[in-house]
Amino acid sequence: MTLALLATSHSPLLDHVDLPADVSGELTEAFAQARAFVHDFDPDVVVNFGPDHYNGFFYRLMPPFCIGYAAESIGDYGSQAGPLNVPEDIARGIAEAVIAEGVDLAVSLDMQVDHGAVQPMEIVYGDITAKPFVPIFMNSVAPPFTPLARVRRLGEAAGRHLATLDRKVLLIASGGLSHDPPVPRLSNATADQRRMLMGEGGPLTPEAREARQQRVISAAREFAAGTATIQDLAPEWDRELLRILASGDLSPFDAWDPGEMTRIAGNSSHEVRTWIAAYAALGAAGPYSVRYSYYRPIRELIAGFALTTATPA
Ligand SMILES: O=C(O)CCc1cccc(O)c1O
Ligand SMILES: [Fe+2]
Repeated sequence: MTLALLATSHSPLLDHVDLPADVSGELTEAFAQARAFVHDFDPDVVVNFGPDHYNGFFYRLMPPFCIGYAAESIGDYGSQAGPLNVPEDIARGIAEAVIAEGVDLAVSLDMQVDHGAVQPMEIVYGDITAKPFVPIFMNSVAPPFTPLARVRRLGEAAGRHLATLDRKVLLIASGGLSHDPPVPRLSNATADQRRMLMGEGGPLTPEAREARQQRVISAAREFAAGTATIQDLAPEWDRELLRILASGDLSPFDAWDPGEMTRIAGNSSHEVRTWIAAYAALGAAGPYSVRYSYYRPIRELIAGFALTTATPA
């Protein structure tokens, strides 16, 4: 019936670092805009494009895309834990439609999601179970990465299908933009990290979880202080991405090379795949307009931080 879109960066550091007053004021305003937009639209269902940071998807078996017919939030960084309210019929309908169009989408009947998937629901509703919620995982941290042309096709196929439903569907994208937080990488992992990346040994112990989170929090403090070794944010790249998304013609992304994305915008810049898929889904239902757009590179959050809303034109 109708689609609307909320795309936002996430950062677990939002609750774990101090922000300059002007930055925190801007974010309060951006989140208020998001809340007003979503409450005004009042969706029947949320279709959520989100990444994962080796909490639900591991190198034991790493799909490019996966949709959950049922899902649970693991609750990292103090995010809300527990089962999500997934409408299985809608999830299955999306999976069947996308696969029928030739985009291979894995399915999970027990998907585990982390802060990267649920933070927008927490910001907007303060409760990850507030609305029926279909999680679509987009691999954004574990190379090799599928081409962006394929991400766009997945979004289009999902959007074409969702536009035929007799429901108000809110598309959420969670991720990006340029950023390079210290997430372990297979290419330079220690033996212990390699086991973690493979998902061996089951869930992290509370101590290991705490150590992992503290490493990211320390990196953020050092990054803000100018002493971190992580890659800098790339505001020009971020602004170009937002410009293309707002233009309604996403075809320029087809020429973006994943290696170049990493080089310019950092190892986690691939989280923008969630934005490209969600905007492609909205665009598949007809022309759209961006209604609100916020951007600021925020080192304290290790994020080129953007938040946009969009509706059919
Ligand atoms: O703990 C992790 O694995 C990464 C945490 C993290 C930090 C900054 C921006 C992000 O998007 C993000 O996800
Ligand atoms: Fe992330």
